[in-house]
Amino acid sequence: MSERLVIATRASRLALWQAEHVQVRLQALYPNVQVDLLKLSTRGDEILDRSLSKVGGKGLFVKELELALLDGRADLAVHSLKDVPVDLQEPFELSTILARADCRDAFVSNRYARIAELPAGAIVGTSSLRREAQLRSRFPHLQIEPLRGNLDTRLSKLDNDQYAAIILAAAGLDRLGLAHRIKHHIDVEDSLPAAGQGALGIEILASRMALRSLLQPIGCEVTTACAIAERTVSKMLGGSCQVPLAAYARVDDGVLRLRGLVATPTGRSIYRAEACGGLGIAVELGEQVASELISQGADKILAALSEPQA
Ligand SMILES: NCc1[nH]cc(CCC(=O)O)c1CC(=O)O
Repeated sequence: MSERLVIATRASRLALWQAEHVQVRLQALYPNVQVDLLKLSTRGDEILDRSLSKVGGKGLFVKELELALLDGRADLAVHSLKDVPVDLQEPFELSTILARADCRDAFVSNRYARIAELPAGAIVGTSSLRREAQLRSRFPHLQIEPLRGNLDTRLSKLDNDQYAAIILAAAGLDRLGLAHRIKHHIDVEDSLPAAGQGALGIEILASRMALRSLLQPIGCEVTTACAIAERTVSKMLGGSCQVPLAAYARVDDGVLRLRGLVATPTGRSIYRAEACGGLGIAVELGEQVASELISQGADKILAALSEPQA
């Protein structure tokens, strides 16, 4: 076994928390291995002020870390699973998925206790088309405005009174000790989460078989099955953060229940599908949900969104 493992991570507060979490887990499991962090700044972090969907999407957060894996500066990269592209491929591999934390979206406001209390015209900040479409559909009287930046930046924009409320992933707030900012957790019926939301994923070079086995004990079988089902939906629908697409699975009494959703950004059309089955058929359940969404017309929504914009 190697004496030292290096974890590549983005330098944001959330990314560091996540990398340190994996560091602690590995250190506890392998006290004789030295586990270090390599902090990198990614293109995604440098251009947070512009709309990410216009500059190249989620891959931006991952690429810089992959370079470190390729040239041997790092052994593993820790990501928020939801930021890991579904088309990840050789020489890279998503080797390990850790147990999921809270997967819901959170309602954050200084003035309102519930999303249902917001008055007509209230400005709600989110840059996720998935959240925007679902909010517009459920609460058509609200005004949805873009909100970018890391978690601290987004909260300070709320505190500056630029928004009546903002919507963020609960897991990120929990990890940064900001759970007290959450006024309530939005029910998954009102805002179906993004594929992988709330889970951490570890990326390695696919050739590192010994490393994969070393990481295996910190993975979670149930979350892995859910994530595979969710990511299959995104993959089949060509998902990225440019499309209003949600996929959420949970396991109860050994049965995996997967729900998927595709919407127009206005929220006027929303297609939903779901499927249930054993953990061993996660891919098939994902394919089933994606096919059902396509047969309802989801592919037309997605094709219209991917046309070049003037
Ligand atoms: N989109 C960026 C991002 N990637 C992961 C999280 C939070 C943690 C998670 O969902 O695992 C966030 C913040 C957010 O969406 O509010």
